[in-house]
Amino acid sequence: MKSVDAHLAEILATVRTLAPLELELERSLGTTLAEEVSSPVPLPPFDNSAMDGYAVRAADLAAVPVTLPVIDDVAAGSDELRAVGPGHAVRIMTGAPVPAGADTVVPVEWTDGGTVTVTINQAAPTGNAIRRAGEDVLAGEVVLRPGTVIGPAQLGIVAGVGRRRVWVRPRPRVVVLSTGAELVEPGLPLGPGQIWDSNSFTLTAAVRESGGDGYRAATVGDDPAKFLEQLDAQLVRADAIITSGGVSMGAYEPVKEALAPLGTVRFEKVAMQPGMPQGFGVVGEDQVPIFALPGNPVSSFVSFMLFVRPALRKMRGLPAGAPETLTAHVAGSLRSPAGRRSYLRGVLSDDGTVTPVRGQGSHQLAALASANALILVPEDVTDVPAGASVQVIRL
Ligand SMILES: Nc1nc2c(c(=O)[nH]1)N[C@H]1C(S)=C(S)[C@@H](COP(=O)(O)OP(=O)(O)OC[C@H]3O[C@@H](n4cnc5c(N)ncnc54)[C@H](O)[C@@H]3O)O[C@H]1N2
Ligand code: MOO
Repeated sequence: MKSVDAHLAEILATVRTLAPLELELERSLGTTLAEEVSSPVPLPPFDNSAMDGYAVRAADLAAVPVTLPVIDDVAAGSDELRAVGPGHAVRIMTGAPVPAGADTVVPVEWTDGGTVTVTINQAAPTGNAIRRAGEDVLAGEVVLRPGTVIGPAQLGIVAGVGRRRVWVRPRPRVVVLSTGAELVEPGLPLGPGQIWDSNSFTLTAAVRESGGDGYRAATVGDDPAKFLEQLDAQLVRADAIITSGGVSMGAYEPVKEALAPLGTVRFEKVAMQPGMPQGFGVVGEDQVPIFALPGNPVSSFVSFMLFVRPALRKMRGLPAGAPETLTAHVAGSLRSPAGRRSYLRGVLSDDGTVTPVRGQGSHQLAALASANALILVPEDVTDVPAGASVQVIRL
């Protein structure tokens, strides 16, 4: 059987990093920066007040209280400024430019708040409450480097340096396609032998959480021709495709039956539990990667975490590899099939213990939903005693 590591290595060698494109700022959240962003001007662009108060000369505050005439009023955005001469005060608001001549700002709380004259009760040292030009960013300084993921604050600084559009690697568009004649759309009544489709919801959400844009395509039954039709229709808008179901050894395996003859998608057994049957390859003119995941709900989710998530990172232009693990102590004993790496579901506590959840079957989605970690049991280990040290992946 193929090892988990070999399967991931093949996937990462096949998927390509998406080409950069220029996007409106509003559409750039969650994308990866593909250029160096620098500021054309210093930030702040001019010396300005950090507080509401009075701009004065510090030398005039040698003996307080002192009363000074208020010769002007400047708000943020003011552009016609009167210089502050000796013995003068200008009422100033937060963010307003500091007028020439003034070298300190006295907060309004230290004064009587006058508008014709002001009595200042407490002296402020030179430079008090003044934010200097370039204190945040110098003119020409790089504020973001390529490879940075654009979150709210990063989007903010791009706007803050005056940019409206930005070169980024986009969020991968991933179409999720469930197969199975037994599947019914949640919200509709179940007939005999039917179950509600959960995988397409889990996988679409997992794509979003992994920095992609997930699209749920309509479920297809067990007909390989219908599956190919649906796949064809979806390919135009996809950077990657995920399917669930139809990859094992049964009589009706539409994904395997449709894709195996193409010769570009391989169906194999990977030495893991859950998630043993896996399909991966490329389809269509553009060689779009396709992940044919097993239908069991826990199997498809675990497969996503181990194989699709790292692939999405590579597509986004981020460092990609096996999920990070941390060491924990297992609260109960565990069993694992020989020759397969197990990913058992557990609850990881703050004290570093991980408790296996009840219900470790590949179909037990409720048990998965109660877990926050996967517990790894290596291929050559079949029994793990309670208290043993294990590697876990946070979910
Ligand atoms: N003779 C063998 N049988 C099976 C093998 C094997 O090696 N030999 N492997 C088993 C393993 S392991 C897995 S995993 C599954 C994989 O099966 P498929 O990928 O072909 O998936 P299906 O048969 O379509 O479904 C399996 C299971 O999952 C349920 N399912 C499917 N899609 C959804 C969905 N969208 N939402 C919720 N549940 C779904 C489906 O009803 C089945 O119960 O094969 C084993 N068999
Ligand atoms: O490998 Mo299957 O994924 O056990 O249910």
